[in-house]
This record gives sequence, C-alpha cells and structure tokens, in this order.
Amino acid sequence: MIIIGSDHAGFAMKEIIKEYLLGLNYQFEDVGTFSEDSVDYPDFAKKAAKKVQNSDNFGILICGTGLGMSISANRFAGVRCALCHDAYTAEFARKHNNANILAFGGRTTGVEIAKQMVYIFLNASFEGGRHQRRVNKIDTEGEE
Ligand SMILES: O=C(CO)[C@H](O)[C@H](O)[C@H](O)COP(=O)(O)O
Repeated sequence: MIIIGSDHAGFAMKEIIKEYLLGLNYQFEDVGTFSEDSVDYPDFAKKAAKKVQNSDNFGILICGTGLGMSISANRFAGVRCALCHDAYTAEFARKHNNANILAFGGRTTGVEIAKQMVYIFLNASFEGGRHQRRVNKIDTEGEE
C-alpha cells in the first residue's frame, strides 16, 4: 500500500500523483490534506509516518519544498524519508538508502519530473550489502 499526504502547498501535486498512481493500478491511501486551505505539514507527515513505520508500506509526502515533510517524517523510528529532486535521487534513495517515504516539493518540482520520481521510487529495489550495514547504523542511531 502507498500512503500519500500533503499540506496545502502540495495538495494540487498530490491530486496529480493520485491520478498517475490510479493509471498504474497502484493502491493508495490518502491521509490528506483535502483542500488548499492552509494547514501544518507536520500533522500530515505524522499521519503518513505512522502508517509506514513497522510496515511494508511506502509513502509519498508533498509540501511546498518537501523540506518540512522530510524533516517531520524522519522523526519517526523506522522511517527513512528521502527528499528527492530528480529521477537519480529517487532511484538511489531506494537502491542505497532503502528509503520508505519519498518527499518532494509541489512548488519546486515539475509534473513530469514528479511522475518520474514516483515511478522510479516505487520500482527500484534496495541493493543491500554494504548499504544494509549503513542503513542499520541509521536505524540504531541513539540506541548505543
Ligand atoms: O516546510 C515547508 C518549507 O520548508 C513547506 O514547503 C511548506 O509547505 C511551506 O512552508 C508552506 O508555506 P506557506 O507560506 O504557509 O504556504
């Protein structure tokens, strides 16, 4: 399952990406927001992060720049939220970082680039190996 969320600044892009996902036959859950009325991005990052942590779900979070969403989502244990800007960063967010949430900016990203990032993020696979060791270090940060 894909969990998708945005604030008001990412709302229009979220609706476009939902249509794109439907066209690819992906199932998703929209955790809001549901209009362009001003809201606070941490509220929606939190809703999505809770549904991604400790699950096989992937997330897509969109605010104006993607910054607020990525900062907020990464506060949740087990969430690896990658702020991406192009197909390359989206690909390596999966291959090397095993990211489980893609964040990007609705105000900073063109529609075609956004669709490319979503497609690549959902289809690239974590390579494991030396990257697993590094991801383990991220996920145990603060536990030593
Ligand atoms: O967190 C952000 C900026 O780093 C997001 O882009 C927000 O969407 C943005 O701050 C919202 O700004 P607004 O002026 O309240 O529309």
